[in-house]
Amino acid sequence: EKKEKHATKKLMKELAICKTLLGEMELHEDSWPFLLPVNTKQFPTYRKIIKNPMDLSTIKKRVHDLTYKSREDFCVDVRQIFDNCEMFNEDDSPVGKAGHGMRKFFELRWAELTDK
Ligand SMILES: Cc1ncccc1N[C@@H](C)c1ccc2c(c1)OCCCO2
Repeated sequence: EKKEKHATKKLMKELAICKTLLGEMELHEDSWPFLLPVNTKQFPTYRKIIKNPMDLSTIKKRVHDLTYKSREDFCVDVRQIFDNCEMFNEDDSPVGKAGHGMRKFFELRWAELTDK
């Protein structure tokens, strides 16, 4: 049981990091394209091109539901948002630029929050 307690404590610390980062991303000025799932009526080709849609509200739900078993699982979903964005949007489009800006912000903060 002792090992289990350690794992749970470690996961709780990691989820706190995820919640902090999620909050910061939601407040970022470039987050607007990523707050909710892309609307398929607005973008009918989206689901054809993007196999794993992801957005910040979905990640928030997964953090809350304890779907993530490590901070790495969280990081995979965050990076999916930005990879999808690059796949679907031109780099110099407003959404493309927002995606690059958000990825930069995330990766810097992610590195800062990684215990040295
Ligand atoms: C991240 C992403 N990738 C591809 C397509 C859309 C999105 N995001 C959605 C939320 C969005 C972005 C820009 C939009 C938009 C909706 O409303 C229609 C009018 C034009 O402005």
